[in-house]
Amino acid sequence: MSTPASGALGLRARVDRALGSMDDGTMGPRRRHYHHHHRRRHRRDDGRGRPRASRSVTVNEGASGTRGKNAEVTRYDDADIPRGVGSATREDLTRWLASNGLRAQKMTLESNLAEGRGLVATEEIKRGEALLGVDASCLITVERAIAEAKLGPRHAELQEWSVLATFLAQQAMALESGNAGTFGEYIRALPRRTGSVLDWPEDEVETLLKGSPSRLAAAERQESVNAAIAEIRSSFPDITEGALRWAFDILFSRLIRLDAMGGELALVPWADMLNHKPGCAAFIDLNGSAVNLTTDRAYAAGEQVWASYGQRPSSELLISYGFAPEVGENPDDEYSLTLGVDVNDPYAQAKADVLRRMGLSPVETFPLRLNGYPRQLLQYASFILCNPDKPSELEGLARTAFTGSANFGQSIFDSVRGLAQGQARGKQGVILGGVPGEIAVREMLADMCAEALSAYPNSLEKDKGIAEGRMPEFPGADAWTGVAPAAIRATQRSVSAARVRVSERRILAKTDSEVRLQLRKLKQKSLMSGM
Ligand SMILES: C[S@@+](CC[C@H](N)C(=O)[O-])C[C@H]1O[C@@H](n2cnc3c(N)ncnc32)[C@H](O)[C@@H]1O
Repeated sequence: MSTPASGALGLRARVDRALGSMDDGTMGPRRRHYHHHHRRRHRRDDGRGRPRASRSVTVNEGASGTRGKNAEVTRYDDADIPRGVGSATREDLTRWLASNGLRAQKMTLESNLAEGRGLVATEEIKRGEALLGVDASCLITVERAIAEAKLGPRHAELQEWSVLATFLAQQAMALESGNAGTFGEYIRALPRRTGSVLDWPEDEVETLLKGSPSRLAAAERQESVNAAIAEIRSSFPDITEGALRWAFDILFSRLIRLDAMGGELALVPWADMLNHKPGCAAFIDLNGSAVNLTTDRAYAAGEQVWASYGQRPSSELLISYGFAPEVGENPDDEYSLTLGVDVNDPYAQAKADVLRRMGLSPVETFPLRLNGYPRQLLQYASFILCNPDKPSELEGLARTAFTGSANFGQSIFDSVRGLAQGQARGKQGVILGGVPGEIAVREMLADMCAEALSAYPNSLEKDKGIAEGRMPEFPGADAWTGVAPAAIRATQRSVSAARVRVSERRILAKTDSEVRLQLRKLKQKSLMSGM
């Protein structure tokens, strides 16, 4: 008989650094990737450019009290952003939208909101109403970008995101020479800055996100963008690094995944003025020949109309969009717990091979939420901890853990896919090793929660204090272009990051206490049955 090795001793969580997924940063419904990170290339799937060091800008103004005089305050300088960006007035944009067939709206664009610009109801709007009505001809899709930008055959080397970034950067640079192009007015109306992690000084990614799994996600995002920029510039050397960095920032904060178009990515003028509300269930999608938002609630005149950017935890909102909801406001908050086969396990290689054969990875990430965690996390943990007499038993054990049956006839794919997506409380899989196994995996989980909690440098009280701090709105800043004094941006980053840290720590503490309660019950049960 095989039982899991006791406790979590020696277990080391490792992280799959291979690929950060760009696909996570869109305004469409969230796509979850627990194991495979699929990167769609536009045409061919060949080698990628090497990451390149990003250019850091130093100015003589400390962005926060903790940093020195010459600290970086943003990742790139305003002079690096094409000059025409942000130069369109509200009237310019409105005129351009009308000339592109935007029908009369029940919403107006306002720019003095806490979220910057946003769409506000001008009359009563009912629940279930279809708003926006942006004609499909206004969408900037990959195909459209290729057609408009005349990128030539070299675009075939690029991934979809890079095609769009190249188009945006090229068009933004063309504004200066008066060659605006079809989307010139739209590009002139885009913000210069979004506050997303791509614009964060490197040291702040380290300090503000320390302890949080989002630190790695943020670093990966920056690295993947640096690599993409290097790759684009090897084909299009005239496009500046600053223009491309700005373009990626725009894509991460505004790109919409249109499910009705098979998940196609698009920039949708006007629709991209909607701000996100946690818990909102109104999505932007193509409906016939127009992009609509179907409201999930009624609005009175004067109220801001909200969309959902997908069910995203606050860490993801912070990384892609540069904001984090207040603690407790986001029902989709989660802590991404990463665990994997211990490299010191005598069967480490064999376990990794079995997992790979089943379509899983030797390192997996599972979501912990305030209301629980997937049972598949425990099933996976029981396999990585298992300690059979012979490695030949591992295959059967994995099948049992993930499908509930050691038989090869079992339909493995659905259950394994379910496991990797943290779905459906494991009807099929089992936790290996009976009650001792149930105890061992929970002990491991409790240890991991305690370890994760101790990784945050500040006391919880201190973090709560920062998270509850007043979020500076846009005093002295231009909400239209997103340009704010360095000190305001620094405070926004600091408060938002603290909100993420506190949200994650709440989830870890709740999981920890739940798991300890389960452990007490299980230990009692095993004591009773031993009597
Ligand atoms: C798709 S755009 C929405 C329009 C944007 N406010 C503008 O001025 O252009 C996404 C950006 O809006 C802001 N935003 C959206 N929802 C927000 C929220 N709930 N709180 C704060 N900022 C938000 C963030 O700056 C984000 O990067």
